[in-house]
Amino acid sequence: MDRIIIRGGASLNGAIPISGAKNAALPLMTASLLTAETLELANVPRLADVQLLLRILGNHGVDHTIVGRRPGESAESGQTLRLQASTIIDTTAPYELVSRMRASFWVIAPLLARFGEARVSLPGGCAIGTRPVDLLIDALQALGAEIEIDAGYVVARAKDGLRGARIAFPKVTVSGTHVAMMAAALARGETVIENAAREPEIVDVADCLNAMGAEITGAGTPRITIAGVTSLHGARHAVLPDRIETGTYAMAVAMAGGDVTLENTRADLLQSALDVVARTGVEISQTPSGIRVRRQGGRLAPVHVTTEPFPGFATDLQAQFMALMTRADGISHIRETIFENRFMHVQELARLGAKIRLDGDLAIVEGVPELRGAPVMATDLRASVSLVIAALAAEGETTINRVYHLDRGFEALESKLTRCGAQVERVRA
Ligand SMILES: CC(=O)N[C@H]1[C@@H](OP(=O)(O)OP(=O)(O)OC[C@H]2O[C@@H](n3ccc(=O)[nH]c3=O)[C@H](O)[C@@H]2O)O[C@H](CO)[C@@H](O)[C@@H]1O
Ligand SMILES: C=C(OP(=O)(O)O)C(=O)O
Repeated sequence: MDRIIIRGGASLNGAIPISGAKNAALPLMTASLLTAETLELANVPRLADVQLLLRILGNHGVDHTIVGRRPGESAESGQTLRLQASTIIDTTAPYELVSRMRASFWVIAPLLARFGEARVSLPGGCAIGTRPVDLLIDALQALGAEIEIDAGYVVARAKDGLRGARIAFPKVTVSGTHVAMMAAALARGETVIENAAREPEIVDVADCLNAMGAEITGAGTPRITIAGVTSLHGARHAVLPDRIETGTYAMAVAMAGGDVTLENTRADLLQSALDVVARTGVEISQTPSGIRVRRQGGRLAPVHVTTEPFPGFATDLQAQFMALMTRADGISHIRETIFENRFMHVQELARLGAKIRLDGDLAIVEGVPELRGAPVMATDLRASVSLVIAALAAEGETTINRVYHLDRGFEALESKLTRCGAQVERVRA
């Protein structure tokens, strides 16, 4: 297994291009199952999760081509995928593939909506909690699907098609909202989703579905209305910038110090996180080419945060912010309200000298003046990158093992950081 070795201490200076959002690219790719025509997606990040979803879609019979790099495009500028689901050979999504990634479960919605049946293994994904799919099943049942669980598979049928319904989620769920929106796009009649997730990735998927002929209004608000249509057509859509990658690099610069412009991204996608980083004493400003993050010495101020659904502080940035707070001048409280087991990075950060105490969903971080490099182990995607952030400011060398987690969600991490002056090296197994 590959390892990443980081020599801490260098500040970061220059520019980092931000990739397309993993968490939009994945549901957008599953939306290709909703039409027999070609869906062309631009700005798709080169990630292990994207490759895995291509395999899952291929298993259903979806053809894909990767459009060659255009003149002037760098290896970091994302790829364009053409997906065509004209002939579906299998509506089963097998355990071997789906168990490796949460979002792959979402193929259940387009398969059911277009073909009236789907058999999809219960999902996997980052080990950050139990991550049930009960609300997704409830939503599909509300739309008229018959569902049974058989040997670890969710078997869904709607032989006469789905019909519009009112779906009121008891808690905000990104997966539930994606699934309900995709299924309702091809249902008969109107669907109203109440307490919908408002994440930018939901808006991106709704925009793409509308470009394909769907009639969706209200995405980005807690109430989404979908007037079902009988079929969807091909479209071209560019994946929105990755707000989690943006926030991660903002925190990396805050940790290491320096002056970096994050390019091809938008502050409005992560305003609450940028506000929190600014409160630590880091300068954040918008420039014509992106978001400039600047820190010139001095200790960071401690800031308390609580993770919340969008537009609140994202759970996917919690580990990275905790890494940052390990070097703050005082105590910060970090409360995780979305996932019940998303503190796996705590024990690894402790190996670098961090002082963190856990009390239920609360992490109490006592900032220390210095971290020291050590061997550590990546446990999930965002936990892994929190170790990268800590290592950038640690004395000496940190070796991060199990970096396949990082490859799920961070495109060209080593080259983006080394170009800005960090000493990061991948040792291939
Ligand atoms: C691929 C992708 O986009 N993943 C993101 C998505 O995950 P994901 O879509 O899985 O997260 P959800 O928003 O659905 O989950 C939120 C909460 O609802 C619970 N829940 C969810 C569904 C369900 O049927 N029952 C249930 O109880 C979950 O366990 C969790 O506690 O949103 C999360 C919250 O912003 C992010 O951390 C993930 O990076
Ligand atoms: C938790 C994440 O991914 P997934 O939902 O695919 O496990 C993530 O992107 O941080």
